[in-house]
Amino acid sequence: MSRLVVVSNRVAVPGENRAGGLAVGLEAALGARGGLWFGWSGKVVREDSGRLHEQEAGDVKYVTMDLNRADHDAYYNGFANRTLWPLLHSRLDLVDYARETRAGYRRVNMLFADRLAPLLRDDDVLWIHDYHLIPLAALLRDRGVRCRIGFFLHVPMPSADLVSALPEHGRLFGTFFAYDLVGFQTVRDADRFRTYARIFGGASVDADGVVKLPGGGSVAVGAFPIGIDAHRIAQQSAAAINKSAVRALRESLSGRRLAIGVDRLDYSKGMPERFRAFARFLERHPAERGKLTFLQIAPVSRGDVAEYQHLRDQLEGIAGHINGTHAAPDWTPLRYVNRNFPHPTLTGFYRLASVGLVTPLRDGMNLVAKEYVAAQDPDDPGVLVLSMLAGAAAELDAALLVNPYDLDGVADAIARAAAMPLAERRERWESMMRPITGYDIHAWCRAFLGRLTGSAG
Ligand SMILES: O=P(O)(O)OC[C@H]1O[C@H](O[C@H]2O[C@H](CO)[C@@H](O)[C@H](O)[C@H]2O)[C@H](O)[C@@H](O)[C@@H]1O
Ligand SMILES: O=c1ccn([C@@H]2O[C@H](COP(=O)(O)OP(=O)(O)O)[C@@H](O)[C@H]2O)c(=O)[nH]1
Repeated sequence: MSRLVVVSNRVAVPGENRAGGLAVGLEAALGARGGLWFGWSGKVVREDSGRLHEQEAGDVKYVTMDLNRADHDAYYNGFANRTLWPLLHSRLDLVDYARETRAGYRRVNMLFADRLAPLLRDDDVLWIHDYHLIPLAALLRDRGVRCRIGFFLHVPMPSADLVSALPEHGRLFGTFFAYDLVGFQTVRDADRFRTYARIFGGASVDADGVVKLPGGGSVAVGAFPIGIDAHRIAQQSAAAINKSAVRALRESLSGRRLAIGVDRLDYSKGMPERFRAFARFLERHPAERGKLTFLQIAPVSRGDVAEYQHLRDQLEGIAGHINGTHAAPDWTPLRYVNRNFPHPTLTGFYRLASVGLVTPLRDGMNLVAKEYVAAQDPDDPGVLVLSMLAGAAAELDAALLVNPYDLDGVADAIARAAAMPLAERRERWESMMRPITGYDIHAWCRAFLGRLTGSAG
């Protein structure tokens, strides 16, 4: 079997515990197969960017690269997270059009290519991840790299019209055509990419959905919805009930039911709208006051970026207002916690919650939705309230699907979830578990790599 080389900005180096679905997913996939994982070290240094660090754990070798402040600001805080992230999440109002950050993004991608190329062999299979590294295959090809190269976009692919709002979009999005395979979270994302390739790349699309480029050459395109390690999460959540943090949470509820939200503090996750929808639930269903406590876990993310700082301020204001308005001397309706929790603890929290609230305004997949379901007690499962604008909604259509902008709709879904009879809860849970266990993180990895290498997978 060829060596697998995975490249992503975020690397889950052993011992690191940081929220984010990409790292969680790749950790499970690489851990099972072994290989090399290359990416940013997570360190911002004073000296020049580019110093490499190596370590090994099990069959995985980690090679990570430091970035200095200027590069990190332009590439990660700048073009990746202030230009591409809002663009790809359909937030044109938040897109930063600065040219300097674009140059920094290209500079860092070139540095990735310079450092990675000498480590590669012709028979490697190279799998590059996410919007931070779109041009990397083209830059590696310039450096003589000949192995198969695939790319997976973890975030949504917006419509061609939306992409065209990015100045010189063709220079960046045209570099997708250097890959052998480009994968997306949903069929609709893949179709939007094909449409972009036809309109702006002059490409045609054959009956198998392969993009045929005008100058010859082709790019295979497919939908590969990322999964979770469902079996592990089910085991962890059953065991987590004995963890002190989980026991403490259960005792603190004094017999009340729990609704839970778990998200990086990111404007794509729809937390202000979710908080308001919870308040609307208390107003529209007054008999429910005091019976359901909402715990929102929201670890700070991309805290150097102004839009994320603004969101944090905004959420503190809304949370304070909701508790000021609705709390009773013996009940706080909303608990808002800016802390990152290790996975085993989170799975115990999920299992305690009768309602899982996953209401992003736009999300590539949303692994929390799948984790919440996998962590439930099969004999007494909770109910997932899920945004129809999350990639996960394509598979989890037995959730209570909501429009996250429709506060009354979300409020009523919370009420329905909290009151749902056991038989319906079980039926919905079993239906959601079928895709979650049938197409888990290992199947995702096999499906993508099977297509990339032309094997059955
Ligand atoms: O690396 P960070 O800047 O700290 O951000 C964390 C990750 O956020 C995004 O995750 C996406 O990937 C998930 C797994 O496929 C998916 O479920 C979710 O919908 C996406 O938002 C980002 O795309 C990653 O690159 C980041 O590492
Ligand atoms: O305190 C936390 C909060 C979140 N997560 C994990 O971070 C990932 C978030 O992935 P998701 O796809 O939902 O969204 P992303 O953050 O990647 O946009 C999930 O595996 C969560 O369990 C975590 O480990 N600790």
